[in-house]
Amino acid sequence: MLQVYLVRHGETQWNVERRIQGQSDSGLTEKGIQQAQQVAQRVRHLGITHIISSDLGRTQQTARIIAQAIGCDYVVDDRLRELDMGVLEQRDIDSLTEEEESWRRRLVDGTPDGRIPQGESMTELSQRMHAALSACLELPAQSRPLLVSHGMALGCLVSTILGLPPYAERRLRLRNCSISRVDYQQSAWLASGWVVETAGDVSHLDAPALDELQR
Ligand SMILES: O=C(O)[C@@H](CO)OP(=O)(O)O
Repeated sequence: MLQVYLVRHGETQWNVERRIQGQSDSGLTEKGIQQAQQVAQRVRHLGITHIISSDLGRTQQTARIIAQAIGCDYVVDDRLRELDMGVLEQRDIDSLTEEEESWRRRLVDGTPDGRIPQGESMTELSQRMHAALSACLELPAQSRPLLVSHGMALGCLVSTILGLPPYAERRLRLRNCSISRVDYQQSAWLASGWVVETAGDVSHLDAPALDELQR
């Protein structure tokens, strides 16, 4: 049975400052670097064979720390990027005008094709995240991949595997450097396809990030 580990990147400067990143970027904080090292400690005996990271800087920084610690290369896949949040990227969450807040709400309340101007819809996010996950099925037998991605992107993936809409990601707390796991099983009796084994585990972290608690 293919087991795929899903890791959100470590805490970033903008996570702390409550600025919207999307496909814009900011670097890991000291705490974010430490979180990535703790993920590496946690997964070092799990037999990870491939690390596949979103191409954004914060995920690659996290992937590099894990890869170096467990002695495995990493590759990038731009389908694992965070949702494109269009014109609101780089903005302070608390500074949005009423109109801007209404764009954000349309994105997360299930409005069909809701998106921030110049941004991406949750359906589009879901489709590319599932395509990236499905690519793991093409890896050699006995592979055990670890994907490094983002809060909304991974939340959307896990939610839709559970049969929930993509915007149900808001009901999942996937903190920085949390580990989730999804397995691909074929069973006549149990569910066939992807199943969620764990979501948002932070038991390996000394200091879980506060950002999701503030959202
Ligand atoms: O883009 C962002 O600001 C957040 C949203 O959840 O995503 P992440 O920090 O996981 O990249």
